[in-house]
Amino acid sequence: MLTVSNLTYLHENDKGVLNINFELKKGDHLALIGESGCGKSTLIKTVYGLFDLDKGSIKWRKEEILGPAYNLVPGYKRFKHLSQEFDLMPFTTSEENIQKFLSRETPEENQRRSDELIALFDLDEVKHQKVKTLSGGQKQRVAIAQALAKPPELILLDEPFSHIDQFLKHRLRRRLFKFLKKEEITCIFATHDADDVLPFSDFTMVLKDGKSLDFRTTQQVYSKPKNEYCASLFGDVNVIDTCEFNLELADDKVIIFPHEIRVGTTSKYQGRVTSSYFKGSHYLIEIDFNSKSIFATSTEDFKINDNVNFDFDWDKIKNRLN
Ligand SMILES: Nc1ncnc2c1ncn2[C@@H]1O[C@H](COP(=O)(O)OP(=O)(O)OP(=O)(O)O)[C@@H](O)[C@H]1O
Repeated sequence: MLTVSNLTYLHENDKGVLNINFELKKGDHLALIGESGCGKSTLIKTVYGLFDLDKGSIKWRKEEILGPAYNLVPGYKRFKHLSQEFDLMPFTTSEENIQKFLSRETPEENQRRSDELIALFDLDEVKHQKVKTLSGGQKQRVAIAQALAKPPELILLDEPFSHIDQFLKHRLRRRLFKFLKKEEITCIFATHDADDVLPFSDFTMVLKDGKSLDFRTTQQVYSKPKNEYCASLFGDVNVIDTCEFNLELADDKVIIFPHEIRVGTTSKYQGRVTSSYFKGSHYLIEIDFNSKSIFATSTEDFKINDNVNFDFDWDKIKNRLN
């Protein structure tokens, strides 16, 4: 349905996105991840039709998405773009902001849709409040609800939860992505948060310096990371030299997650604890081994300079890599 081919768009300073290719079907969710400035927002805006491409094409079904040179009002009509700036009407209420974009056949249907979105995003308490008086997180929720008032075929969300506190965020993102799946709305979202990516995206694209380093299913991108940069977007990782540990693997280096390292008294290798971070359900410990850092998870807390034994959990690692 969405076909992006060889898309290149560069800003005046020659930064932007280069040679991007991907396809999505109706209802697919794609997460865009990568370090700050890698091109996530530029890609989102370009797909929406806010920029004229330097090269390549974007097609929704068979229709070509064209930039401002071809459209009086930039932005493709069947898409919705939720920018980091929200674009709400400040002097009207939350409810009016949502209702302005409704397009149901009867006033009753419009009211039902508006009530559904207000409930979905926990906006009941502020529905009669003017937008200019809302907090950043409340504005962001109104903006998401507004974007869904008239269901778009594709929604482009640029860091949709950046202003929302952790407490609400978990609940809201579960509801949002469930709602998008139910309505079969295709979604592309940019995020810095691995917790947005893993449970809620079918596909993930890793961007660096405007280029796509990986575009596969989210499970594949996580399980078989192309390199340290791709893996580290999901958390701390170890790049292990296979020779140093006499590991019989085809590659010189292998990426191993901290939870794939077992810590215990009888384990094979010994190192020294240099840091221990409390993570709630476990500790993340940093081990000095031959002057290199190894990250491992442990249910037991360690003190700095404690000796610690560790080994690789080959069952887990092979299971992931196979
Ligand atoms: N309007 C613009 N004019 C010139 N350069 C721009 C413009 N917008 C973005 N850039 C540059 O293009 C590159 C990509 O920016 P972009 O905003 O797409 O990155 P991003 O991955 O969304 O970053 P972040 O995660 O910090 O939001 C950056 O180097 C940025 O400075």
